[in-house]
Amino acid sequence: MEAENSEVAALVEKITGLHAAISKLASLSPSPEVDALFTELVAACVPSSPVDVTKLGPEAQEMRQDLIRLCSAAEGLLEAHYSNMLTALDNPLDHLGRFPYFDNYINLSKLEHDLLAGHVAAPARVAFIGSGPLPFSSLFLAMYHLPDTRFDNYDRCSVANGRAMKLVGAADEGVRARMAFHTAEVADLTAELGAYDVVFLAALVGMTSEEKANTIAHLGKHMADGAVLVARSAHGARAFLYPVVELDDIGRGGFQVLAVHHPAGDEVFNSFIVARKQEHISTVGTIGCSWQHECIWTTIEGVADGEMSFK
Ligand SMILES: C[S@@+](CC[C@H](N)C(=O)[O-])C[C@H]1O[C@@H](n2cnc3c(N)ncnc32)[C@H](O)[C@@H]1O
Repeated sequence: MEAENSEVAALVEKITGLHAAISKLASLSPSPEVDALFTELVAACVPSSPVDVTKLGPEAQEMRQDLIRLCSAAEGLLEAHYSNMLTALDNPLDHLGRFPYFDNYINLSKLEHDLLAGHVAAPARVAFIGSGPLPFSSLFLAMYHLPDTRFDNYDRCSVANGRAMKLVGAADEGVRARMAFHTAEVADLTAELGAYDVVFLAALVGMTSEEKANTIAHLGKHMADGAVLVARSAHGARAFLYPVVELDDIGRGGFQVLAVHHPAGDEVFNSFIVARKQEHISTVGTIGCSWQHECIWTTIEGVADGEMSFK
């Protein structure tokens, strides 16, 4: 226990130092200095770690919240920079690998699809909320995993949507025709949410657990019964980079948790939760799973569909 505490203390000290350096940057736009600091931050947060951010002191909590805000702004600028760079090339889709976190999105969209496939065979309509200027998540699902699905991408930033449409405009007709973009704040979406078989909630929509909870409650109010939510979250030290979605908030939002995936290794940064909209709010609890594995949750009244699967 002693060793674990000192490991956590050393990690928090390192991240605090990186937060201080990032906070001093004149701009968060990509540059050798910005790239170096964020590469060091990701390298510090990705390895598995015993850190539990809910147990941080108030000062470290405040630092973490500000760091998530800085990471969100930097990610938006990084995606805009690469979206501009890629769409200036001939055949942009042949060069997507130039984006530094390309592999993360290739692996993440495959993981999300494979876990989703066990609960939604062939979704006709999918919404991706928080698609950004580089909509890799929905683009890779459309290109590689869901050839007949229509995707509605929502982002509150019209400039991000403009960039995204330009990039997707370079895709082949079969993909282009199935990808639509809408400028909207998630809180303003209501009846339209009832049309989707699956709704993805991007990691950076909602900066705090409270904002995430409110957004999930809003989605629960308007999504169709039986529809599936895929909410991106964070675990361990990665919770210094992204907000955490609390499983209780998924349940309170009217969803039953079907699976939780915390990626081990460094092939994917984001955790994600797959949950089904219930006609009534059921109380859910775990039948036990270790953090490296996906696990199937059960309602207290009975066993949820599907087996406990540990890889
Ligand atoms: C930078 S992108 C990152 C998405 C990432 N590429 C992915 O696939 O998860 C996050 C986007 O979420 C959008 N966003 C943040 N909060 C939002 C909200 N409340 N409603 C709609 N869009 C939002 C931002 O405008 C931003 O473009």
